[in-house]
Amino acid sequence: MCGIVGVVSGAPVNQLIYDALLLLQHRGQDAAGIVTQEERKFFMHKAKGMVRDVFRTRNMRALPGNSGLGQVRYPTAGNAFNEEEAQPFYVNAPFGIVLVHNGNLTNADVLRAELFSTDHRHTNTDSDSEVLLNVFAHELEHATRGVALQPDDVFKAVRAVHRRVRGSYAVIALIAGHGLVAFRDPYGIRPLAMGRSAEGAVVFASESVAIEGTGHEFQRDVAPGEALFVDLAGNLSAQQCAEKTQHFPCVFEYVYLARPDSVLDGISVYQARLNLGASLAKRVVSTVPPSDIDVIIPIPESSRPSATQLAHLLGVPYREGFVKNRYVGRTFIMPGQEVRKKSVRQKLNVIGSEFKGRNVLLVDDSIVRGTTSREIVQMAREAGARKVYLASAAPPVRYPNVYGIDMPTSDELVAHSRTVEEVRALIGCDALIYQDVDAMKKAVGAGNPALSGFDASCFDGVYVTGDIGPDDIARLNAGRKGGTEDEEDASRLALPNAADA
Ligand SMILES: O=P(O)(O)OC[C@H]1O[C@H](OP(=O)(O)OP(=O)(O)O)[C@H](O)[C@@H]1O
Ligand SMILES: NC(=O)CC[C@H](N)C(=O)O
Ligand SMILES: [Mg+2]
Repeated sequence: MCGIVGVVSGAPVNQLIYDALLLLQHRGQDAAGIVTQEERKFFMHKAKGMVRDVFRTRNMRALPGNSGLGQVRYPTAGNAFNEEEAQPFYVNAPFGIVLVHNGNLTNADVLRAELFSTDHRHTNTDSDSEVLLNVFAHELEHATRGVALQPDDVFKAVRAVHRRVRGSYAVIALIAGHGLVAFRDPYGIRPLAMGRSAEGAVVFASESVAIEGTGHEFQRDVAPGEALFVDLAGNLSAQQCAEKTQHFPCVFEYVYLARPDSVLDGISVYQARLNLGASLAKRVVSTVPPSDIDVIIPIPESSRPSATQLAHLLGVPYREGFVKNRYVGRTFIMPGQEVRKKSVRQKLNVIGSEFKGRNVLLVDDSIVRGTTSREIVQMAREAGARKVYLASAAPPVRYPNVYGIDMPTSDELVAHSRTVEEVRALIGCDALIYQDVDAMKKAVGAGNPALSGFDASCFDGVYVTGDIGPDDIARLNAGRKGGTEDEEDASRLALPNAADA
């Protein structure tokens, strides 16, 4: 998941896009970029780093114009360390197009070869988003064939994109001198919503928090397969561009990725996390009697809503036992296992008095590689806890993700091929309680019964696009150049087999 934003306004948009990217920073910490358009000319600045570091005053001054795009990147394809893969991407024909993408294409290799051999287009990075832009550009060229661009041509191009591209994609593109198009894959895996300001500006963003937090009114989500085109005067047209759609948003957005103050596809992220806490409460009482728990402590930040609800329903005091250093980013979305591991200790510190001589139930939203939980359980013991129980508001993460979350291999997942008891022993806690998959889907889905279901592939191994097998997963992983090889080796060494535990 990355964070994307796009806007067409009657006033300069550079500050607005910057503010929206700050509100989406939790979706990508590796690189950031903004492009604006003035008199058919694009102005772009992008670099590795967090939003505040990438954009200095001089960069902001060099982004004039009333329409533009922005992106914060969390790499899931190509090379995490390559600045060239920061977004937006640009092509000069037809018209001049810039594009931002959240998601992950599963047939980028095939498309890259087709682009070269059949479409005669050059891509210069390993990014799947550059491939997506070139497919869209090729199809738009084909749809317009030298005549003035109409919204219908844009929709025709998006229809062709749906036919050629596989995987997950929420996209916003700006076509020079014409307008902005936003579209979502036919399964609606990654989120995308639209809002408006009182002055008539139209904004699209990954999460509602970036729409409302920049002074716009949330209007609606972009439907799966749908494309919306806004011309530079702010006129909007919309069309369903996919032959068949089903709505399977990524359940991990609600578990961890999105901000709790966002509403995605009609579901409040905060409410979903409260519901997950309520359903986790049932699992906890069947494993550990509440009378044996002195205190419930969340692992900051994302587990807080679930932990408060769990404590409330169990009638056990909820206390803050870990203080988060607010200047360290989210560890899960950092590239490379060594840096993630070090960051947990840098990021969280214990309040010793909350642990000393107590039986504590620690709550996290999810346990993925086990980096956080292994450190945290140890820290709780070092602080004098008598018993350390651990509950996860999500089920065991057992399968790789191919739709825009950086979990490319099963080996790195602590729960892959391990029983709950084996994971417990590895993490070193006295009891380990997981949510179950159906309960998770029910808890999150309660907010919108109209959905077809969820992409919960990392929990249940079901890939909603129906075209992903073990060979595809191996191929996609081979194409990743995420951390350094040393970091990857270190991550394997840090995770002994169950037999060694
Ligand atoms: O098992 P792991 O591989 O460690 O991954 C899971 C952990 O990573 C995330 O926290 P993160 O620090 O990224 O963000 P947060 O502050 O939003 O909780 C998540 O909330 C879990 O705590
Ligand atoms: N997390 C994402 O959405 C990543 C977008 C794109 N696949 C990239 O790696 O840049
Ligand atoms: Mg966390």
